[in-house]
Amino acid sequence: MFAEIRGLSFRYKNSSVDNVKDFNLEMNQGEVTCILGESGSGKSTVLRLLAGLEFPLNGQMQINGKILFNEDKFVLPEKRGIGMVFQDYALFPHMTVEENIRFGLTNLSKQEKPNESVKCWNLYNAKRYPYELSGGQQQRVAIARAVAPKPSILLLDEPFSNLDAHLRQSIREELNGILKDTGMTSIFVTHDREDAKSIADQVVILDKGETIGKGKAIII
Ligand SMILES: Nc1ncnc2c1ncn2[C@@H]1O[C@H](COP(=O)(O)OP(=O)(O)OP(=O)(O)O)[C@@H](O)[C@H]1O
Repeated sequence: MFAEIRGLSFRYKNSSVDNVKDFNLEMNQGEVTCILGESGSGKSTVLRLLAGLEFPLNGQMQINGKILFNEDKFVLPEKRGIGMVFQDYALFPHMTVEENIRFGLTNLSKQEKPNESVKCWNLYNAKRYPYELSGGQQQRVAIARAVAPKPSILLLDEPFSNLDAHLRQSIREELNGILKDTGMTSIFVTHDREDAKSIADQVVILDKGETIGKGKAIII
């Protein structure tokens, strides 16, 4: 199995209940997993835990044989080789498109080449600043920045939620193409069943931190 999460649980400091309970997931390489759930179900918290932005109560995770956390080990976020895309694009406002994308490449060794598939997206916007771009263009840049350094896993937290329905559909298709072309293993968080239907190979449904369903068939 390419990536595996076992028995992951977590509670925020001021919470009286566990916000993530016994979360388990197995992923094959290149597979797109969608975590689906209502607001407050714990979707973003799961991503934060995988990225290393929170410290789990219990559980373990490995990607491609490398342990990211278990009872004895906790790899720091910047050492995990995980890419993230957020709903608010999170581009550096003082950097051009090109500089934003290059920033993501600083961890690549000199011999490694960035993911070619993102190049064509952004060439005509390379010298522009985020404030000169539409929301959809900004989100394309954010995806390109996350994909370019070839992360072992790409995490996407509601990446379309700030886009209107038409744009949502076209960027969904573009993202789908990029994920398939690059063979990137990814976890995608959404509250929208249509996102899950059109992109996911497998679906996990969360409710109050608990997994209440698994498998793509449950949403079709
Ligand atoms: N910093 C925090 N401190 C305490 N509780 C938190 C914190 N962040 C989130 N929570 C709580 O943890 C639970 C899960 O929140 P989370 O943001 O992971 O849900 P979500 O499914 O991603 O929601 P949304 O779709 O609205 O982003 C919620 O009950 C939330 O109130």
